[in-house]
Amino acid sequence: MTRLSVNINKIATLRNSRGGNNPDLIQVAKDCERFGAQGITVHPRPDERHIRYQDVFDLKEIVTTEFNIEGNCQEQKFIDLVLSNKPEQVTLVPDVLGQITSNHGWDTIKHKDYLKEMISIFQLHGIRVSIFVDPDVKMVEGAAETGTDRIELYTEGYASHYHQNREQAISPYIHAAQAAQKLGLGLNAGHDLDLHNLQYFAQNIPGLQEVSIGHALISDALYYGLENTIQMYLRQLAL
Ligand SMILES: CC(=O)[C@@H](O)[C@H](O)COP(=O)(O)O
Ligand SMILES: NCC(=O)COP(=O)(O)O
Repeated sequence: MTRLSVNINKIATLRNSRGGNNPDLIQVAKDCERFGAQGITVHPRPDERHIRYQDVFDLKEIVTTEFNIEGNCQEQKFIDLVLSNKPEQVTLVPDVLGQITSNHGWDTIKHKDYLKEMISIFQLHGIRVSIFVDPDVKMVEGAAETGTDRIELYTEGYASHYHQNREQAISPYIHAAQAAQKLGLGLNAGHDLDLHNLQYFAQNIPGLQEVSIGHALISDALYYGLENTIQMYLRQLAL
């Protein structure tokens, strides 16, 4: 079964646009879980343009499913935030400062020693580690050498080519997932997954344990409501 973790960054974006507490991020996280989400994902960025560091502390108090914190471990503030909150999972993403959104995975060969060191810090504190990688078998093989528990496949390439040719779009992801399985790595995926492309992805990727979805899901909720939307995404994963 593939689990759905709802990324609530965009709720924080909306809240921050007026400086108050509407929508209430904490209530939304509780409601996502009540409506069936099997995890809550946040990706705090150094400029705190959506998730603030304090949000992570507040969420840690109330999340009862899997709490997944994504971000860049090159920031000491991020490492401290994760170690103070001890989520079930940390996902390491190689963002650069000022990036609009995540747009690439780790070069697991070039950064092997650095990743090994970072991963062991989090694992020593009992936190499962996932690292964000492009669907490239070489990068998956490199990931296996870092000691990470899981990888998260960066799915933007799949999502953007899905409507042109879905067989072709998914092909590198199948190879990457097969390599991960062979090497004993757990498998997550995310970025730009939506109601159109999710089912085909989940049905064709072997060993897919979790997807984290934010932008499209929160956008769909404007039309369908949050409860219906989460149920719709869960159905795509169950079909
Ligand atoms: C790693 C990943 O793909 C997501 O966490 C994505 O980066 C969401 O971040 P933003 O909401 O800042 O775009
Ligand atoms: N890890 C991916 C994620 O959390 C959400 O990405 P998106 O659905 O906002 O593109």
